[in-house]
Amino acid sequence: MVGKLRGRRWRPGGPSRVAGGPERAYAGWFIAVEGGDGVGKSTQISAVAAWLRGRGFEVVTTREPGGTPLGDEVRNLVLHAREHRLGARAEALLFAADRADHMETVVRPALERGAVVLTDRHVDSSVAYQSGGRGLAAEDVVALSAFATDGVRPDLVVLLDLDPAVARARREERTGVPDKLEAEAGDFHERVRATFLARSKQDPERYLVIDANQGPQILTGAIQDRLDGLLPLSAEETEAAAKRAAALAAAIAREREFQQARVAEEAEARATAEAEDRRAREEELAERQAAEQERLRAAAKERSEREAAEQEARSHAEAEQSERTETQRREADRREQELRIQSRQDALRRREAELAVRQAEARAKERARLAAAAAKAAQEQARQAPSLTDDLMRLGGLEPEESGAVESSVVQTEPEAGGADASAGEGA
Ligand SMILES: Nc1ncnc2c1ncn2[C@@H]1O[C@H](COP(=O)(O)OP(=O)(O)O)[C@@H](O)[C@H]1O
Ligand SMILES: Cc1cn([C@H]2C[C@H](O)[C@@H](COP(=O)(O)OP(=O)(O)O)O2)c(=O)[nH]c1=O
Repeated sequence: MVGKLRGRRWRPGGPSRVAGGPERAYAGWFIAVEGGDGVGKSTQISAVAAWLRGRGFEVVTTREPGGTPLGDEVRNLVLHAREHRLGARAEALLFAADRADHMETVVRPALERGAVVLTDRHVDSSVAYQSGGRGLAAEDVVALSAFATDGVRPDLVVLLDLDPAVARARREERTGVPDKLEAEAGDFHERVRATFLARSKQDPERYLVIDANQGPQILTGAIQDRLDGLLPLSAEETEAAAKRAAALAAAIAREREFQQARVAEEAEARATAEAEDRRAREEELAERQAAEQERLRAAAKERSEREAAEQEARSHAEAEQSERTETQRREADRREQELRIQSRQDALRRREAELAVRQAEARAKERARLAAAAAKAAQEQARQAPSLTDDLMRLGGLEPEESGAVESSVVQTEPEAGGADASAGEGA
């Protein structure tokens, strides 16, 4: 009934965060939240919309049916008009009519503006309810929806999957009268759920299927994670990121300047310290050299003094030695002189002794001569007269009575000469 729909490519959209992904047909992002009645779709839409707005995105939240005045009419007709029972096809057409009007007047303009459109239900609901629930051919429902959307498809379908019984319990807590579809029997909703899941498996890249039997914040977190990977930065985020990048670059530049200044300061401090160290070392070296020179000077002085003292001591010793030698020489001279004197005295004594001997010998000879002369005279006298003899004896110094003694003394001159020799020998 509906011919092959012409896919129309819109002008290229904004930046895509999917590297190498397909060219985008519009600037905005189209997110459909799907699932059975009461699974928590509107709760998540409002949480995610608040989060996206907080990030600076323009967010349009809408729903099918009912996002437009026509949608409200359709909604009323389809869900609440009890006076006329719609057939499945009419119901499908009405939902498609609502969708076409919704896309035309709300979704596409918003996508062209670059907004993020969050819609509560879209094509998958038609397939799940009109095909899965009512039994229409899925391809017919899909083709009808494609005609209504003019080829625009959600960038992401978030399917909140929940046991219909649990969803019904949640619904019953809500105020309001159940609509005609909510009022359908349990197996109807089981088929709807199964059809949703089957659809998600046909194109898993475009679906985020979440077990909706978890707390709302957990579900929101899961959706945020997926959108974080799908959506680019908002203009506000880009600007903030640019500001942060600029601030970071400025901080890096400041840090670099600071580091360069620090490096320069450190280099200067190092150079100063090195110069100081070098100067200290040079001073220490100079001090050591001065001390060494002083030590050498003191040592030289000490050596010189020691050598002078030694020289003096040597000179003194030499002088003493010389004095001793002189003394010894003088002593030797003195002894020699004494010896010479002694020798001369000895010689003198010997000469005296010899002289004495010779005098004694001379006297003895004289006495002997005199004695001999006396004897001769005596003999003469005797021959002439005794008186003459006595006179001769008196001439010889002898008393006449000693005539015998004269003879004896002449005889004893020899021993006297020997005694003189003996005393001369002792004097030598
Ligand atoms: N994750 C959740 N767990 C429990 N209750 C929830 C959860 N999300 C929503 N609800 C409640 O369930 C009911 C249906 O939620 P709603 O968001 O209106 O569902 P839907 O839009 O799918 O019909 C509301 O009373 C809501 O407070
Ligand atoms: C959009 C759409 C909705 N429906 C049904 C599903 C819902 O029961 C009803 C919309 O009711 P609604 O109150 O908006 O949904 P919910 O109960 O999840 O808050 O319309 C279809 O059958 N086909 C469609 O194409």
